[in-house]
Amino acid sequence: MSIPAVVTVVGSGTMGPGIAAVFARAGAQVRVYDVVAEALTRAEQAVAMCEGVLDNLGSNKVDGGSVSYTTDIAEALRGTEFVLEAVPEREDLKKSVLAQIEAEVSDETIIASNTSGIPITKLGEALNAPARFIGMHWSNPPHLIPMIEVVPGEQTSDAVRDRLIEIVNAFGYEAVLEREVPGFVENRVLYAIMRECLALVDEGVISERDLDTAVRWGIGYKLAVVGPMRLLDMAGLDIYTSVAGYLNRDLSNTDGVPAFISDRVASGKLGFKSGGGIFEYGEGDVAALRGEIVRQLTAVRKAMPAPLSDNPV
Ligand SMILES: NC(=O)C1=CN([C@@H]2O[C@H](COP(=O)(O)OP(=O)(O)OC[C@H]3O[C@@H](n4cnc5c(N)ncnc54)[C@H](O)[C@@H]3O)[C@@H](O)[C@H]2O)C=CC1
Ligand SMILES: Cc1ncc(C=O)c(C(=O)O)c1O
Repeated sequence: MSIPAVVTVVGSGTMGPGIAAVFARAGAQVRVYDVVAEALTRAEQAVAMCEGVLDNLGSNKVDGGSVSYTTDIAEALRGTEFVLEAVPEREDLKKSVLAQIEAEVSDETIIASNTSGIPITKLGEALNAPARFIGMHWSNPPHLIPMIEVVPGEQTSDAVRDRLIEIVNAFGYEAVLEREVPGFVENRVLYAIMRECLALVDEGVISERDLDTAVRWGIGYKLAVVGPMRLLDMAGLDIYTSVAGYLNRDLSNTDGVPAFISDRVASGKLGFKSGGGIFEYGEGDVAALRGEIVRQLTAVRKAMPAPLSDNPV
C-alpha cells in the first residue's frame, strides 16, 4: 500500500506537526504551511519530538520521508498530491483556506480536512471540485492514536474514499468509514461523555479530580480493551434494559456550552495553552504532564494488540 509522495499540511498548531510526522514516517515528503512563522518554529520542535515518540513505539519507518516548513502557500502546495487542512475549527476560515488550496493544486490532488465535525458536504461548498474532498479526522495526539475517521461528503468520489482508506492503512492505522453526521462518531461519543462529566462536576456530585479517576479507571480503562457494543454483550442486554429504563431520562441533555466552561474561556483560562483551565499549572507543569501523558499512552499502546491485527475482542 503506497502513500502520496508529496503531502502538504496546512496549519501547524496542536494537530499539524504530529500529522506531518506520521506522513513523513511513512515515506512522504511533507511540507508544513502556516501563516504564523513562530508556529512553524514550534512545529519543527514538535515534529522532532513526535519522531522520538514513534522511535520509542517501534513504529515502522519507511526511508525517504522528510518535513519542510514554509509560510509561502505556493511553495507549500507546488506539485503536492495530498493536502491535509488543519486550521482552526471555524467554517468560514476553513472554506476560505480550502478555496485557496484548490486554486494552487492539480485536479488530481486529494484535499482532506481534519475538522472535528463540521459536515464535509458543507465545507465542500467552497470547492469547484468537491469530489476530491474528504474528511480525515485524526485524534489528539495524532502520532499516537492509531485510528482515523474517514468521512466522505455527498460529492466525495468513491475513488477518493478508497484511496484515503488505503493511505490510512499504510500508516498502520485503523480507518473507520462513516456516514457524515455533525461531529462524526468519535466526537459525538466524546462530547456526550464530556456533557455528563461537566454536569456531574458542576452540580457538585463529584470533584474534578475524582471524576477523572472514576472515568480513567472505570469506563476509560475498560473501553480501551472492550468496545461499547461488545461491552453490552459482556454486561448483558437485559442489564442495559433495566438500567437504561430509568437512567437515560435522567442524563444531562443540556445544549450549548455550559457556564462551567464558557466562564473560564471568557476569563482566558483555556487549559494547557494558557497555564490554567479546569486545573491550574505552574512553571514546567504542562511540559511535564505532556511528557507523562505520551509516556503512558505509549506504554498502553505497546500492551495492546496492534491496530489492523486480528483482535478477537
Ligand atoms: N486540538 C485537538 O485536540 C484536535 C483538533 N482537531 C481539529 O483540527 C483542526 C486544527 O486544530 P488545532 O491543531 O487544535 O488548531 P490550532 O489552533 O492549534 O492550530 C491551527 C493552526 O492554523 C494556523 N492558521 C490559522 N489560519 C491559517 C491560514 N489561513 N492558513 C494556514 N494556517 C492557518 C494557526 O496559525 C495555527 O498554527 C481544527 O479543525 C480542529 O477542530 C481535530 C482533532 C483533535
Ligand atoms: C475535547 C476534544 N475535542 C475535539 C477533539 C477532536 O476533534 C478531541 C481529541 O481528538 O482528543 C478532544 O479531546
